[in-house]
Amino acid sequence: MAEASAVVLPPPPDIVRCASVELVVTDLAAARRFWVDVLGLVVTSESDDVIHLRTFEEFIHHNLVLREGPVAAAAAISYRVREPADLDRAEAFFAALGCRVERRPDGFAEGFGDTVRVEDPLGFPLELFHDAEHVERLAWAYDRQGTAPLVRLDHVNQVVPHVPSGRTYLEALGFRVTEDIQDADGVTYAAWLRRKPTVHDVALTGGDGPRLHHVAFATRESHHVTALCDRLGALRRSDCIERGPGRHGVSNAFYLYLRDPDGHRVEIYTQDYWTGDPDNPVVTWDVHDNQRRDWWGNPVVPSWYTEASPVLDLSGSVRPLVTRHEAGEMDVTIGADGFSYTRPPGGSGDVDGAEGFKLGTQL
Ligand SMILES: O=S(=O)(O)c1ccc(O)c(O)c1
Ligand SMILES: [Fe+2]
Repeated sequence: MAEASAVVLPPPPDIVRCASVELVVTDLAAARRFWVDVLGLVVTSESDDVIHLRTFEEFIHHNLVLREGPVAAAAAISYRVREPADLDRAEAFFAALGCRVERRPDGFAEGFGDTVRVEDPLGFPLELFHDAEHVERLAWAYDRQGTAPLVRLDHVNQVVPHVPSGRTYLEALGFRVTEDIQDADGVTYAAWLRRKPTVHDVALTGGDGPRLHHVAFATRESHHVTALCDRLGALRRSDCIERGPGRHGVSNAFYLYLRDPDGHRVEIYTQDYWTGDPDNPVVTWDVHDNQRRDWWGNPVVPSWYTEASPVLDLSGSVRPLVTRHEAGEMDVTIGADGFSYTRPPGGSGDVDGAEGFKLGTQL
């Protein structure tokens, strides 16, 4: 497969937004209880082995496909393109990169039309579509919206061994970086890239990959996030909370991470910021900045760095992982990720007086 920076590429498809994710789950009924009964996603259609779900502001057929299968994995990460001709552009673009490409005029999933699926240069099952069945938009259906209405799919986060080459490929595909995490030696640990005018449609997290780290759904208000935590407690499901609630440094969003019955990670996310101006400044965080991933207080638990969902190739087989060779963030993070700076007893109390940092294993 060719490097995006090494070939003269035809024009990329015009990607509008990240629109849907297809997850394979090993117990569809258990998954339905989590994604529908607990999180409140709307069922557009369902059968014995597949459920198509959407968020409340969505008007196309689905934002999430749950398909029952033997191995929990991500089967497709779907982006909507601006016009049907963008599918031709997609075929040519990814063929020029030497990627495996398949096109189905009737779509791979119910409710979507002509669709291109690609094993992209990062090893992810990328889906591009334009035509989609319109369904009822429930943005005003406040009588149906529960504790924390999930109103749209916001982004996906992908684990990749080498973030800079992932960034190069995605920039060739028309994405733009909004934030990243680096160290003084120029190692990039993570990057956030957008098509829609918010912080990201896709993030790249350095690690063994390809793996899907999470899919994020937006709710309207930060109080919806804490109300969901209260609901999980009442349902005796608080054990599905992995990280948060808290305020991110990167993106400035309020967040909560949950794990579904198969371990697929979902982020509930709200209130990031506008990035649509052409001169939107990139925000770069130092990997040793304790407030980069949590602005005020929650540690990043080790599982958040180490665990993620495998992805499938276009034949439905699990992609083997490529090992990351650069430093891992959990290994180099001096501070305890969001804990306050350790200040000397009786010291002046300012950050400059801080003596060292708490290690991630210290409370
Ligand atoms: O943990 S980070 O603040 O880096 C972060 C920022 C935005 C996200 O969507 C995310 O998953 C994680
Ligand atoms: Fe996220």
